[in-house]
Amino acid sequence: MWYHRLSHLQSRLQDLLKGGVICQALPQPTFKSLLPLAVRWHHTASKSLTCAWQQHEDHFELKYANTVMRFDYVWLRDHCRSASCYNSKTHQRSLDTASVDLCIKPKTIHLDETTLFFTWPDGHVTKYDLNWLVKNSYEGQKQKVIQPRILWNAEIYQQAQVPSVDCQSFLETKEGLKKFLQNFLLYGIAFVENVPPTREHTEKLAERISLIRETIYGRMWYFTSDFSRGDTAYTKLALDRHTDTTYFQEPCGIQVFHCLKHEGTGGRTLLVDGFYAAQQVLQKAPEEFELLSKVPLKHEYIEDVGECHNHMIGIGPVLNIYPWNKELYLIRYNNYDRAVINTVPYDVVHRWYIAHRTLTIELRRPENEFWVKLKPGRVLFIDNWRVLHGRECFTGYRQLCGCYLTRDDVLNTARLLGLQA
Ligand SMILES: C[N+](C)(C)CCCC[C@H](N)C(=O)O
Ligand SMILES: O=C(O)CCC(=O)C(=O)O
Ligand SMILES: [Fe+2]
Repeated sequence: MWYHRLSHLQSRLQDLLKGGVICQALPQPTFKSLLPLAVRWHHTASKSLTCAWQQHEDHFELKYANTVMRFDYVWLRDHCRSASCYNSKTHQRSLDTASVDLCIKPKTIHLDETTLFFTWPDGHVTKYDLNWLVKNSYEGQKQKVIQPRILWNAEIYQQAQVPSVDCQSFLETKEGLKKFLQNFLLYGIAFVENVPPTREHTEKLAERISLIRETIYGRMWYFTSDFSRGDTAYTKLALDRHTDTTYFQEPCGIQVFHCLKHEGTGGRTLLVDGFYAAQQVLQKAPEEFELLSKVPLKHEYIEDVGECHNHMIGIGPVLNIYPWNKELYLIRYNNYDRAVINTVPYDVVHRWYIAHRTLTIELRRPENEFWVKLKPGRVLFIDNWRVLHGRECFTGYRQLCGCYLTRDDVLNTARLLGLQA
């Protein structure tokens, strides 16, 4: 009985997935093809800018600018930019999408120069500029990356001779800030030079590009190897490459490091481009890359030291990719903080360990390691969603200050300066 009900539910679900909402079929799709627009609309336009469109029973097909696009009719109604549907001042939708008939189809479609007009059954007219459609279609978007990057190993990074930005130019000029952000977005790391070695100045730099993300470690943190917290960062031990705060549901976007003092030996910082390593895995073993992007993992931080009592858990795969273009946007890699794996059965676990090993081998290749000694006055910004950091063990007194930044707000600043982010 129970089984019967379950399979009944499953078949209902399958019906829904197939398109359980039954729409009335149009007798025949109407096909209209137009003469090359190039003649009419731009003498500089190439001959390839011809437009052809076809009204299918359940979607609209458009060929324009070498792109074949397919649009759902509800989508076309939903994205209407008319004054009653869209507030162009605030860029917000006024239309209640739930009021759109899921079986909606345009009554008429026509093209005038570069604008398509859809007249809906209730008489409402939606206008679309052809270039807007190309830019905003799935097919157009799929060919684009959300964020352009230059993946690097030590040699690539050093050869690129990425310039550091001077503190004053960073704080006081748009050009300095833009140059810094451009490099930061491309490489996932960037330096600011000649910064007075104080907590306050480090904070000022951070606030120039983002909002400081206050965490269980505080707003600005300031640490020595004093064992004040229940984490190996607060010791003199070496730390293998990792990303931070993997045990947050959303790991911190950016990490800022400023070494204010070091009287002793060792303590160099290790940087590894996690996306470069992941790219190698994708090329060598695509099915392992896929597994690393699918298996959800827990990371955990349990602390019970002095006044500090914390228990954080973050869940997500090692590699996080956008499903529509497979672009990698976040790597969550910290073998110290990885918690018990209990989200997948044993056979998947074994395949996951193999994939994790492949990635680890790439991350550990000496040619992928970029080592720097942090010095007072030189502030390092690390994209904690992409670049792994580690440190060599050290002796003596070492003071490190810094903070985390919210990633959204760094990208916000970058976009306002005209950068693609
Ligand atoms: C000291 N500081 C606040 C920078 C980081 C401490 C966090 C260390 C932790 N194991 C992690 O990787 O998230
Ligand atoms: O001490 C260092 O250089 C970095 C330690 C570390 O990994 C961290 O604070 O996140
Ligand atoms: Fe760390």
